[in-house]
Amino acid sequence: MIKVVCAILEQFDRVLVTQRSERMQEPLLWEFPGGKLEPGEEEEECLAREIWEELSLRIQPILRLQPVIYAFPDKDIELIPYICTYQSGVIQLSEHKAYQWAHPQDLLSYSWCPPDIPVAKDYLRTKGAAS
Ligand SMILES: Nc1nc2c([nH]c(=O)n2[C@@H]2O[C@H](COP(=O)(O)OP(=O)(O)OP(=O)(O)O)[C@@H](O)[C@H]2O)c(=O)[nH]1
Repeated sequence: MIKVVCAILEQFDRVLVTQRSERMQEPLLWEFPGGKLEPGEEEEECLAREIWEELSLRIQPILRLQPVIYAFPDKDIELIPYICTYQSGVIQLSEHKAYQWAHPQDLLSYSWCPPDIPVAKDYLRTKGAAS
């Protein structure tokens, strides 16, 4: 099982979503940015590292949501989402093709990596319950 940590980064009532590039696995699908947990690494530490490497942003993980287990044809992943807040930096894409600051009401209309669909739904439920 590959553990992947992803950031649901909130700013100004929007959420950052990123599109995987042609060269990545699951090309051109949308995801919450993040990456694989390295041996000995804490989840929050992994997330901060990945978001810095991929986007040049500093973020603060604030709430862990329900992980999602998904079986791709060639691998099983556990996708572990964290709601995060923005700290500093200007987005520079080093791996992704594109990014958007999505309105929550538009989140379910993206062409997501499959495991991200239940993550997006759980996020919307969590926010609905909080307001
Ligand atoms: N980062 C990220 N990966 C996801 C998400 N959803 C999802 O299915 N994945 C899958 O999880 C795996 C994570 O790989 P990655 O390429 O993003 O991670 P990484 O940067 O650490 O990988 P690498 O160092 O091997 O290139 C990919 O197969 C990716 O398609 C998501 O929301 N965020």
